[in-house]
Amino acid sequence: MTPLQISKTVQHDQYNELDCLRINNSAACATIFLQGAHITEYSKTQSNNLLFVSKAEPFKATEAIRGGIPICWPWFGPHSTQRNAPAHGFARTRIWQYSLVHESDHRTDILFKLETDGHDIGFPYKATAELLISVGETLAMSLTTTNLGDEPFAISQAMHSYFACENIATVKVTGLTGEQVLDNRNGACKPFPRDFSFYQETDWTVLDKGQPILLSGTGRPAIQLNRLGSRSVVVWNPWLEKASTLSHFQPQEYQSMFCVETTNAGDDTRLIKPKQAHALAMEIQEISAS
Ligand SMILES: O=P(O)(O)OC[C@H]1O[C@H](O)[C@H](O)[C@@H](O)[C@@H]1O
Repeated sequence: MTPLQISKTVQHDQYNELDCLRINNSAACATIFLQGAHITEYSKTQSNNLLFVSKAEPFKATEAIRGGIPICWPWFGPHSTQRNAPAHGFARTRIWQYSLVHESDHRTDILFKLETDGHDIGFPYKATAELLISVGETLAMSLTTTNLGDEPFAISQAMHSYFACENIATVKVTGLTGEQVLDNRNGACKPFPRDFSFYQETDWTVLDKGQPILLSGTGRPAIQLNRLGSRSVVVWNPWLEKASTLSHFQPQEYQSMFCVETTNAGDDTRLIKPKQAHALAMEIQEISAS
C-alpha cells in the first residue's frame, strides 16, 4: 500500500499484515497500529525510539504485538474466572476506530475507540474504551472507560509500556516507593527497594500513591513517567529462562527492554457504575542525557 497522507502530520500506512498511522510533527514521530491502538514508536526529533519492539515481531493480524505499549483491557493478566479468556483482555488484538482530534506544528492528538456490546468472552457488559494518544514534546496517553449498561462492572487494565535500554544491568527505577509489593510469580509480598535495578526475572505489582517515576541508566535520556488515575505499577522483565517461552521474542532481548506499566491492577482494580467513566492516563517525558 502506498502511504496515504490524511493530514499535515499523519499518514495511513501498512506494515506486514497491519494498518498503522505514522505521525511526523516538528517535535516527534510515532507509529501507531490500528490493531490494539498500539503505539510501537515514539522518537523525539533526532532521537531513537524510546520504546522497545522485538526484532522477532511479525506484525500479524489477531496476534498481540511484542513491544511498544500494548493496551491491556478490560482486564490485566489472566481473567479472574474464565481460563479460556485471553490474557490481558481482548483490546490488544481488536481493530480500533480512530479520528484526528487536534493537530498543530508540534503536537498531534488522535482518539482511538473500541466498543463492547456485551457479547465478548469474559466481559458481558456494554462499554467504550477511548484512548487519546498525544504525540509531541512528551507522549501523553489517556484511556477512558465508560459504562454504557445498567449494571456496575470492575476493570483492571494497563498501558503495558516496553522501554528500550542498552543494558538491563544499568537501568534504575526511582521513586516507586510502594507500600505493598506483590510478586506475581509466587504471591509473596515484600518491600520495594528505593532505587530498583533488574538482576533476575521480575514480575511485581506495586501499589503506590501515583507519584512520578524516574527511569534512568538506559543509555539514552532519562524518562519521567507521570500518571493519573493509577495507584499501581507493574514492573516486569522476563530474564533469560522465561524469555524463551514468550511469543514474538528473541530470548537475549531481555537485556534490551524492561516494562514499567501504568496500571489499575491488583487491589487497584476499579468499579465503574452505569453511565460513569474512569480515566487512566500517563505522560512520558525525556528529561536529560544519562
Ligand atoms: O506475554 P504477555 O501476555 O504479553 O504478557 C507479558 C507479561 O505481562 C505483564 O507484565 C505480566 O505481569 C507478566 O506476568 C506477563 O508475563
